[in-house]
Amino acid sequence: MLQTGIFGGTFNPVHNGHVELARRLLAVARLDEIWFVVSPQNPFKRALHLLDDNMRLEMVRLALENESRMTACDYEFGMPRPSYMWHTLQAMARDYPDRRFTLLIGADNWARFDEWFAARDILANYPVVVYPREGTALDATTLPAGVTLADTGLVPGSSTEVRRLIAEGEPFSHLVPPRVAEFIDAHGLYR
Ligand SMILES: Nc1ncnc2c1ncn2[C@@H]1O[C@H](COP(=O)(O)OP(=O)(O)OP(=O)(O)O)[C@@H](O)[C@H]1O
Ligand SMILES: O=C(O)c1ccc[n+]([C@@H]2O[C@H](COP(=O)([O-])O)[C@@H](O)[C@H]2O)c1
Repeated sequence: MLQTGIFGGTFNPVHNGHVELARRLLAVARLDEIWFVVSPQNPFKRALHLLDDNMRLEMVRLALENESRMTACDYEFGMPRPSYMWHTLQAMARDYPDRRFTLLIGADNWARFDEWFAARDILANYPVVVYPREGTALDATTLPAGVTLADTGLVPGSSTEVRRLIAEGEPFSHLVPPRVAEFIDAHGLYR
């Protein structure tokens, strides 16, 4: 069985922090691969200001070009919206019986996990790995059974910061992979 980590995100846009985290998670969570599942719409976020799905996916593809164990995944593009992770995991488990899926969640998302659709079913059926994020406190002693804390350390970066710098005309290319910076410039995104 291949151990596959599901790294779901809006990726608007993908940044260096995402890739660095995935590198560390591959090592500490003992995964064979990580799929970056681009979410057409996070149930908690408003669709407003959200860049086109295919452009966000393309940037993830570009960001992962040299990462042999990471894949850009458009699985949720063909599913009803908003994208509920429970439905995604169940459908993937059916479609890929040779893989065992582990859900990877940042501390900021974990803080509201009890509001996720079918949160208890997710916990009962899939291993969950939570990783720390700057600005969100995480108490490892309160994690339920089946949920582990990955010791990735804190990794800087946020898509909000990337979008803000671009909108203000400030340099941003140090925060994203080079091919992603080229794509953003070529298409005039986030200005
Ligand atoms: N620097 C980081 N450290 C830890 N986790 C991160 C970091 N950046 C993103 N994540 C996590 O990656 C997942 C996908 O991230 P997402 O695409 O929402 O990026 P983001 O930087 O949080 O975006 P935004 O600033 O637009 O909210 C989320 O679970 C988020 O917690
Ligand atoms: O399934 C849910 O109810 C649910 C609620 C909030 C967030 N999510 C997922 O969490 C992942 C992280 O989202 P984001 O926007 O913080 O990158 C992404 O895959 C979302 O679809 C899922």
